[in-house]
Amino acid sequence: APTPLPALLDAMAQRLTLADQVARSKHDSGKPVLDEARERQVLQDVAQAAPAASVSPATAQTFFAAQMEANKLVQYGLLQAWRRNEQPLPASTTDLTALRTQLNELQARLLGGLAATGELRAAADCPAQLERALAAHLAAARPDDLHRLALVRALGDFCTLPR
Ligand SMILES: C=C(O[C@@H]1C=C(C(=O)O)C=C[C@H]1O)C(=O)O
Repeated sequence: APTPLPALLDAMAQRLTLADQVARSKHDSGKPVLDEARERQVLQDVAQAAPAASVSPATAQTFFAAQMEANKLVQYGLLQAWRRNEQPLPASTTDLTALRTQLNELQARLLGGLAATGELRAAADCPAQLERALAAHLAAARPDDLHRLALVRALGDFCTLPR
């Protein structure tokens, strides 16, 4: 069977790409990166959706908390680079509500990927399999250093996440 890791890594990376536009919207609005109420809402949503995807609510919450930490890492990094004029602002702006809809739309794919990797995570060679899949993802997607580090943060303690 093909490993479910590439699809999960792609969905995680896509979520982190949306962070660029979220950061741009916060740059323009002056809103803080951290929105605790929104994070609580995301965690409540994923806990509710998890059982239907065969993922335990606690595991879904741990995983999505890591996705949100990684998302903020990208936002803080970009806002700093823009303040220092080290990088140009992205051309287009999308409002935060529309971006949150796009983030929500990735939720099912992420939960599905989490469910599909349940067996793999429990395997003794999980770290080796993850390393191979991550190397292949990075070679194909070529993220910059900030997004690469954020993806590593988003994985967190992936192989020790219970089902
Ligand atoms: C992406 C946002 O920024 C932060 C990251 C979040 C996320 O990754 O879902 C949620 C809330 C914020 O703390 C946002 O405000 O929507």
